[in-house]
Amino acid sequence: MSVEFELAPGRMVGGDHPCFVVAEIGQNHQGDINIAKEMIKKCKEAGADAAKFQKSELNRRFNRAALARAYTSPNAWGPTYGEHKQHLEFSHDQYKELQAYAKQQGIYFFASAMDEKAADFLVDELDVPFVKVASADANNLPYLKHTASKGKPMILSSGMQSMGIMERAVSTVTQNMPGEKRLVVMQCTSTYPLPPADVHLRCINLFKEKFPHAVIGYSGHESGIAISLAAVSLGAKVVERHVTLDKSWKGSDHAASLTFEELKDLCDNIRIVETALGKPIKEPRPSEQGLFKKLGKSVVAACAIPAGTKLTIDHLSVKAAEPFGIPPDQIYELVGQTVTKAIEEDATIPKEALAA
Ligand SMILES: CC(=O)N[C@H](C=O)[C@@H](O)[C@H](O)[C@H](O)COP(=O)(O)O
Ligand SMILES: C=C(OP(=O)(O)O)C(=O)O
Repeated sequence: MSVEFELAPGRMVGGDHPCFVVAEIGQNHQGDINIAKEMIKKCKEAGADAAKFQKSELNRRFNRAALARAYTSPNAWGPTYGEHKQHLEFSHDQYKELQAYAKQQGIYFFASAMDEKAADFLVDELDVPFVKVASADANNLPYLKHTASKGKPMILSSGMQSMGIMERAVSTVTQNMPGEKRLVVMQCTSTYPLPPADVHLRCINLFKEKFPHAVIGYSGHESGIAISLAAVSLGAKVVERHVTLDKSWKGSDHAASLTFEELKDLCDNIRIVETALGKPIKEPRPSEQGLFKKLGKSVVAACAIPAGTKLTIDHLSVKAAEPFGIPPDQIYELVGQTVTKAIEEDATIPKEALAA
């Protein structure tokens, strides 16, 4: 049985538990708390398990020069990167309001902690059920130690990182997390939008092999839902996708996000794929019985067979027959047996016509 643990109160992940779907609102709320709330509501309606944000304490996350850097992108909300990021950053009180709103909507609420101070706020003040480590922090060893030591389950993303770095990140987290090691490792490529050739879903299998004590997931930045569904069929037990109210809005992530209709489609189809994965046991299924009776084949008489005939292979043929008879995989066992009554050419060989 693969690893499983309680990611959030009442919600197990891994093993045979349903894939945990994270709707990443991120900064697609445009800095407007009402848009953020509308998005949380829509995440719930679409069937996602959690609504996610990105929490930064900007002076901790960026140095002064990075904050002062001119940001001339059409996606900029201010002349410098710091002012741009400040516009998209909710205050602690706003976070509390959003958390309460999510609780009221009945959806888990969490955020990626973009720096140590953000992790302190999310865990120590908001008491989020688990913490997400964004790709840019997967090689940030002091941050990983600090965050893991809080003892919350963690989701660790892997964009922009090598396997060697991910091995270090996982061992840092597991060494510093007290108690049960509750860790999800996400395959991720940090390209927006992500071309299929850069997705590398096979890393899901690699992570399963290298991190047998972690649950493996997928954080996607591609267009559409096909690749995320394929990730689930390869064993991703947590899937995270950005969501937007409008792909054409200003902002770096909208174009690579799912609309809420697409999110619903993803959630619905994940459940279908999970059901379809079934068990690695090959046997006829009860639902196949009708077709099997209609088109499944039986042993019939290749010619008229008089009573007392000792059967050779030349007496026998295989057809879809009425009534249903002896399955053709048993045809060679009939050779050498004697029929106790005459059988017409083309008729099903009746079991009771064979001598014991
Ligand atoms: C790697 C990482 O953190 N990526 C995040 C999560 O996917 C993104 O949402 C970035 O915050 C976003 O693309 C940044 O855009 P800008 O620089 O315009 O604020
Ligand atoms: C950047 C993030 O996610 P990822 O690295 O998984 O794309 C995030 O969660 O803030």
